[in-house]
Amino acid sequence: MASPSNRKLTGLVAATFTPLTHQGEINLSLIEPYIDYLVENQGVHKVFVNGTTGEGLSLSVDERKRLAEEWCKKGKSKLQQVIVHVGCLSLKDSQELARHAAETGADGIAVISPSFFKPTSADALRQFLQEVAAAAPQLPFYYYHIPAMTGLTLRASDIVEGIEETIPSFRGLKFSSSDLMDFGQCISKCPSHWSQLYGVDEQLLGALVMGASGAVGSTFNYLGNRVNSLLSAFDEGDLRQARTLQLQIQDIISYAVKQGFDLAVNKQLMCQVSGLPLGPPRLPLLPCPGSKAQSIAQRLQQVLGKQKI
Ligand SMILES: CC(=O)N[C@H](C=O)[C@@H](O)[C@H](O)[C@H](O)CO
Ligand SMILES: CC(=O)C(=O)O
Repeated sequence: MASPSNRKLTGLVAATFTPLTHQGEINLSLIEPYIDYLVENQGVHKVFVNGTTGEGLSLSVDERKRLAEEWCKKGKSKLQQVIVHVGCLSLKDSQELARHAAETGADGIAVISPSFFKPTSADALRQFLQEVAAAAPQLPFYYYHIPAMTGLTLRASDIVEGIEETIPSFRGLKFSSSDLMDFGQCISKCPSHWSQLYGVDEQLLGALVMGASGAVGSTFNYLGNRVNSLLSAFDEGDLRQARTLQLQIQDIISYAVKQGFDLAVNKQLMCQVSGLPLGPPRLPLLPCPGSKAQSIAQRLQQVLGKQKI
């Protein structure tokens, strides 16, 4: 991983799952094979760790540090960028994780809004983000907007407005909401050197049309190649092909949603497709029955056809 400051984060970024043992402990021994799988089988070279998909908010600060260290260490020669999510309910914990990410050699940090005591104004959230960013001022800083999980009613475009005045390391946002008008407003209000990363995989194409510079998502763990093809088709101006690929992805996700698609199902699906024993999710999430993930994996195979997934 080269000097992070001047490398804009673009393209495909997989939000990784956290490998756990059946006893519920983090399983660091799987990180390296996981990286190999992403690079060799999915064409994924950038990761976003300890986020929603990684159950970051369900992990202890110590576990998050050990995971960040392992991803950075094993990814050093194999991945292009490792972004570490350091958002917590406690500002102090977030600052500790931000400092640790800098020491560990992460390529950037991202922060979600606290969601128990929620900020009541864009300014309150900006102040929180500023204090976290100040703990690792040399690292590119991304705001992670995911209102369905945080319960936040603030608009991302209001949050990022003028944010570089107080956070000089601010480099963009990861936007996980279907509100494309708010996303469009982020793009029109933000400098072009910022990354506008979209996080609703089922409608990525809409966000690309709006001006997204990349995507961070959970499904890229097993749909990486297909989404890379979508990004290339879009870049080449082949909208028909980009749409065909997006509709395939929608078919798979909507089938999964009908089966009750949650993090547990998603993680089990990844185990099934990759063969990596990533283990169960952590409580309060309950493990998903293998049969459910198997039926989604079959649908995925059908839709993707014989092409390598
Ligand atoms: C709530 C959640 O985990 N969102 C992910 C990223 O933000 C997405 O990658 C979704 O998992 C994906 O779009 C499937 O709905
Ligand atoms: C999708 C994403 O960014 C996450 O799981 O955190």
